[in-house]
Amino acid sequence: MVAFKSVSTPELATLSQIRLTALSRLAPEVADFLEGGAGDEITLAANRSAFSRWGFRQRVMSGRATPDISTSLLGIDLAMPVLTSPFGADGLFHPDGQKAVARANLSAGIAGIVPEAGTHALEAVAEAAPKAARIAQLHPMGPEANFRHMLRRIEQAGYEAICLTVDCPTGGWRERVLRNAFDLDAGFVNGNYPDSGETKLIEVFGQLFERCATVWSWQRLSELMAETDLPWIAKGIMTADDARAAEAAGAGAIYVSNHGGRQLDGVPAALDALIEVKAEIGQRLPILFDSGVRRGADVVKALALGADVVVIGRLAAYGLVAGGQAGVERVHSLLYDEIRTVLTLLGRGGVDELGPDSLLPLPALVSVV
Ligand SMILES: Cc1cc2nc3c(=O)[nH]c(=O)nc-3n(C[C@H](O)[C@H](O)[C@H](O)COP(=O)(O)O)c2cc1C
Ligand SMILES: O=C(O)C(=O)c1ccccc1
Repeated sequence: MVAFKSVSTPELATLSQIRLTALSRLAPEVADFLEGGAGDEITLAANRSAFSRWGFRQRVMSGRATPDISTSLLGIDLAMPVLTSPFGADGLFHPDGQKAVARANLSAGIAGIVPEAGTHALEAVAEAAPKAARIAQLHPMGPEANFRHMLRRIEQAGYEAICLTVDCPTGGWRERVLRNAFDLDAGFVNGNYPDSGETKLIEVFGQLFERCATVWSWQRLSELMAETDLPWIAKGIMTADDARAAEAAGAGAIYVSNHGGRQLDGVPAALDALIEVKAEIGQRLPILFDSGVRRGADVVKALALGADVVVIGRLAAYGLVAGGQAGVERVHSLLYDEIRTVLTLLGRGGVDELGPDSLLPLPALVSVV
């Protein structure tokens, strides 16, 4: 079996150790920016506790020793049903940021979503690993001309799909950031806007970093996206109604996410929203999922509840801090091995055998002395 094969230093031994290693190496205010959520962090906590409310409905004497976990999304082949999320300000975590993530994705046979608010230009990330940097993310906000221009750049750089983050009409109410008076240097987020500097950045991200004016509509988005042949993914969907609206606007995939609890505090766990969205969308469109995924068993639970692909945000960032490209590769390798171990123990031969009958609700946790 592949499990337990890969060697590593103690700092990178397990996914939870990689997190601790990463947090111990970051300046406290940067660790808070990475770890924190919005408001009272109720949603941040709910994302994690939702996974512990589901247990496995184990079958024995079935399944396979080497379960098949390869899949594809929008024509992109994946060695496992995992993508890296578009986390911006990536240079805070490692100088190579998303370039290192793309290289790690390439060696793991998966792909990543490259952020608009990244430290490196989307062209530079594509160049670092063209076969892995295949989805580019944009914020549907700011001047329309800029959005159009970004669409052209994404097409020209060879990206195959676009991820539109629809849950950021403004930035979340991040109290750890306020408490630390953490001032994110524009240099970490303007990789795509190097010449225009801060002025242009504020114009585009004004609503993220300050607050402003127009919130785009599905109608407007749908018209703009009709100008490209690339399929697009609606990221940040938490209800059946919005899944339907995104589908009607032309989305080629639905991405269930509450932004890792960083936007609207008080929304339910993304895993709970996944159930509602899956019931609405069925097999019509592929479903991506993120928020709170910290280990392979979490990936398996999200797949069983209807996700086609599971996306890792902070988990990838922890790997990046703890070991750059090699750290992210270690995250991928641990996820790969754990997903296969869980499937074998669960008695399922591959990810295509996962469904609601793979899970059972667990009673509330009781601590025993
Ligand atoms: C430091 C950081 C920066 C992020 N930047 C972006 C971004 O620029 N665009 C975006 O769509 N999501 C962004 N996100 C959200 C992630 O893409 C993802 O939805 C979230 O991290 C998932 O939750 P998880 O971290 O619990 O896995 C960011 C998240 C973090 C932690
Ligand atoms: O912090 C975030 O969650 C986020 O979405 C973001 C957006 C732009 C730049 C940096 C982070």
